[in-house]
Amino acid sequence: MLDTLNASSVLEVLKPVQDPELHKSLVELNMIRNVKIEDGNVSFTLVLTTPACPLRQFIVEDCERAIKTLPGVNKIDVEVTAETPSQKSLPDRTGIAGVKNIIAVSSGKGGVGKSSVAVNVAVALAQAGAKVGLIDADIYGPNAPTMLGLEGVGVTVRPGAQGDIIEPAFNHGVKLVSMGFLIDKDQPVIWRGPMLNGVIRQFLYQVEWGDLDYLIVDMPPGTGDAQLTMAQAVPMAGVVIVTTPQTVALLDSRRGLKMFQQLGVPVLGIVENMSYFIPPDLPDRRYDIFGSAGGEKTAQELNVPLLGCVPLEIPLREGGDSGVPIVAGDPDSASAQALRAIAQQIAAKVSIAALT
Ligand SMILES: Nc1ncnc2c1ncn2[C@@H]1O[C@H](COP(=O)(O)OP(=O)(O)OP(=O)(O)O)[C@@H](O)[C@H]1O
Repeated sequence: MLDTLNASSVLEVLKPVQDPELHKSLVELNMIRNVKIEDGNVSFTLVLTTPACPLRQFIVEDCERAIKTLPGVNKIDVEVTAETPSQKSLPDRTGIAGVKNIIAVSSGKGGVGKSSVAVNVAVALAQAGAKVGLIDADIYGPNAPTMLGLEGVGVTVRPGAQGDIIEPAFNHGVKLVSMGFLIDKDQPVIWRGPMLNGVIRQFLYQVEWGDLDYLIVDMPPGTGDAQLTMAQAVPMAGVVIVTTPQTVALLDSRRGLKMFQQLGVPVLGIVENMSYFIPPDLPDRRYDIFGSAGGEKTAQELNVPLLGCVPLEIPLREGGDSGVPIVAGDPDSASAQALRAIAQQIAAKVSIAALT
């Protein structure tokens, strides 16, 4: 049978080709579809489990290599698409209709770059072709609107059958709602806390999110009420913990991580931000401003993956201030590359968890 070129021989030679992360046959996972043969030209659709698949090229090449073992192959055309699976549902928590995966970004301590990571991961996933929403639930520093170029834009609220419906703001491919749209900047922080639980629920269930592959939630720092509300209200695909290599930040992030583990929220991994600094005018120098390898050590100790390390770079801060996230404004910079790879890691881990 393998000495002729037809749709079934193509499927047959593709059977041993595995998804490198799920360790299962692409054919058995129904990731190979629409196989067509015309005058020795083989075409098919490869349906990945996330548009941000880090191993996309690798999988395509594996398929091409397998198909070339058949006789009479002239050309191979692979159309790559993706269908992101939905996270597993939990009996005691209500998901959001149309939203496949909710991912929290958290940190034990403020100022470690949690919002910068959340915003850039959201934009990187959107750039890869995913449908992405972002909830900025950080009452103390709701800076996602500024970082996404949406400061002063606000949201539209209209009456719906079951209360008000918020239409999210949109920029860089990401739908956004933020505490910053609702609170007065001069309002003392102490008054914001009590609003928080109600607002988080509103942001989850009363926003016109539409269909989303990923809803990223930029959490307030620490391990307070907001984290509890979130973790208990919705089923979460997982949480990403942002830290710096510094010991204090590490201790705090450990506490945060334990809390999520106790609440049954999978910890997808740790992002080490501000890992090192390479002066633009002295590219051979590297300064470990906040110490080194802290994220790696914590990840090992706590037995969770290190998703990546983001260097300190001036354009990352400037991009945040000017509303053009670094993955959009300077995609080739070291920090943008690290953030894109982190987004891919997150997407891959979420898909694996949904499918296994
Ligand atoms: N890798 C980096 N390189 C340069 N600047 C960075 C980096 N990460 C974050 N920053 C800057 O540090 C500041 C704090 O970052 P960010 O607001 O993302 O932190 P946060 O943890 O969300 O803080 P908060 O707790 O106040 O919400 C911002 O001005 C941001 O632009």
